[in-house]
Amino acid sequence: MHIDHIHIDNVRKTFLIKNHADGQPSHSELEVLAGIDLAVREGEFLTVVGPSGSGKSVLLDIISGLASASSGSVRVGGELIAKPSRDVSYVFQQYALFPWKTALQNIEYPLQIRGVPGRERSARAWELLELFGLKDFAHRYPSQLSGGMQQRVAIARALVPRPKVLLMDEPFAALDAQTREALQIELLRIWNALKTTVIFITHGLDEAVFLGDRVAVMAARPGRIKRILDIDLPRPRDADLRASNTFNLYRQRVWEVLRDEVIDPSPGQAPATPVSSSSKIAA
Ligand SMILES: Nc1ncnc2c1ncn2[C@@H]1O[C@H](COP(=O)(O)OP(=O)(O)OP(=O)(O)O)[C@@H](O)[C@H]1O
Repeated sequence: MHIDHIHIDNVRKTFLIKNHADGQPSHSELEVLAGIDLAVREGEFLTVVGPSGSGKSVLLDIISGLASASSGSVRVGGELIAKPSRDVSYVFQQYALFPWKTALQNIEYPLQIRGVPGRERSARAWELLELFGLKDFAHRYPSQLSGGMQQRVAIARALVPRPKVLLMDEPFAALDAQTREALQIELLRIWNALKTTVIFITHGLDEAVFLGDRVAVMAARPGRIKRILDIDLPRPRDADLRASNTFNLYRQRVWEVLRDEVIDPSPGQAPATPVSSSSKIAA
């Protein structure tokens, strides 16, 4: 039996926007999320795709507790999320490593601020360096590491506090295609070892299908979940899978749900961003 680990109940988000037209300050409301209901199972890998501006990052910010919902609730393991939680880690597109700290020191940092004693800190950081194949790079600074290695360090740093949930916002978008594919396989291996619940935002349909147990497709702004597709592909998944007919069929299905949101928003609904932004979707 599956247990719901993350429970998102009717989450709405509206931003108040300050305008200064004709020198007259005024306010308008921007509805970004129009009622998100979503349940993520314990240990599940959920990927999220959606047009630019559909509120994917805002949703992740709310799940992490970094931002608050205008209404609705998020629960992780039954606990209401109202502020950043130790159980939830976040990885961004930009690696956001401390440039003055080595890989090892960067990974140790979340444990340091939690007051974990030095020896345990170091042992846990080395465990992750090993898991990510980074042992030989432990004493390098971020500027001495490739983009792929920096992102491995950033993921290791997010995992070192042993979070129950890992949120990832386009973490591989800045990497070249080969590095991205290698990191996808590595991430699956590590996820399988750690059994963390993952929500992973991406613009890549290949990436969404390759990684996910399910793919959630968001509708254009105001964002809502348009459809959730089960990806019933065997695990462990390897590079050969991408060439299979079943893989391409799933990818096509996701694209069919997403296509209308990216190319032809429903009447009366302005495109979330100029049409050129649809090029961000790697169909
Ligand atoms: N702090 C804020 N104040 C006002 N508007 C905001 C704020 N944060 C986000 N927005 C708006 O909310 C909308 C959704 O933004 P968000 O970054 O979540 O989209 P996204 O789906 O992640 O887009 P992309 O795929 O391009 O990263 C955008 O129109 C954005 O301008």
